[in-house]
Amino acid sequence: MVKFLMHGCNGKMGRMITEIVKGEESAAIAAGVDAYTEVPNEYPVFDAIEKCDVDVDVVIDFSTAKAVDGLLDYCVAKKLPLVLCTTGLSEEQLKKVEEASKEVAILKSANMSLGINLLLKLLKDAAKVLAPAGYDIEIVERHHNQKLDAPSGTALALADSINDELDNEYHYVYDRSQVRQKREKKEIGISAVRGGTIVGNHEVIFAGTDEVIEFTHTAYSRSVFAKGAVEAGKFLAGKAAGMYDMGDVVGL
Ligand SMILES: NC(=O)C1=CN([C@@H]2O[C@H](COP(=O)(O)OP(=O)(O)OC[C@H]3O[C@@H](n4cnc5c(N)ncnc54)[C@H](O)[C@@H]3O)[C@@H](O)[C@H]2O)C=CC1
Ligand SMILES: O=C(O)C1=N[C@H](C(=O)O)C[C@H](O)C1
Repeated sequence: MVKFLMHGCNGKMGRMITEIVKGEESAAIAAGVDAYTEVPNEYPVFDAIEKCDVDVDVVIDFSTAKAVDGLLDYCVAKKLPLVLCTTGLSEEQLKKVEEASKEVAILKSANMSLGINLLLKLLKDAAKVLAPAGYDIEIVERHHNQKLDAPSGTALALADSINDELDNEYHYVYDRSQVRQKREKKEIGISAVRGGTIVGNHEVIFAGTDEVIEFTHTAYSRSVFAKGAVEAGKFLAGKAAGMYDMGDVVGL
């Protein structure tokens, strides 16, 4: 039985994971951490990670970027593997994640769904053919009106996957309103839409002359992320220090 610490347990994702783990025979949530503790929980919940003294095997995190520094310190101190799903981390925090991965196993993924992780691979083939043929690349993401970060971590991961394939020669453009000039060839435009309860929608557009190819992924429920996170948690238990991704879990 793999014992999880659910960091951000009372948020939208934390609550979804709590439900999904109830149907698991090989995993359980042994404790939670959340800044908001005014709701009943079926496991002990602490309002700060430093206060958690429950013995666990893996930490699953869906919280907020502000909480990630303390989380990394805790995982390193306790030698705990970490499934890091919070998005919107600063450059400094991303460096801290790399440093921490020298001490403990860290699986960092902006999107735990199978579909997006497959798309990260498919886009490399598309980019290899379409970018040299002059196709412009644009990404549009849509999320609910409670989301704090923009663009989404997934949009950035999709852009990075394409750019890696193109020798990192492309730069990202987030806002066209401040300059009056045509788009450059080697840019990836990234646009964010926020509204209602949209769970997550990502479109990658390759626009050529008289031809457009679009790849679209739509999450209709947070369960696709939650199921991926639980599988990732089971996978990471007992793993050696280092950086892992969802490709390692789903065999891509
Ligand atoms: N990698 C993936 O597949 C996905 C990643 N996310 C990311 O996960 C994060 C959380 O998403 P949601 O659950 O939708 O947000 P949410 O706002 O519903 O939940 C976040 C929870 O973290 C708690 N929190 C705040 N400060 C804390 C602290 N210092 N320590 C512990 N908990 C604290 C909040 O009280 C809240 O309950 C976001 O960054 C989001 O972008 C969301 C969905 C999928
Ligand atoms: O905040 C969300 O809701 C989501 N965040 C992730 C991101 O920023 O990419 C993943 C998913 O799209 C939902």
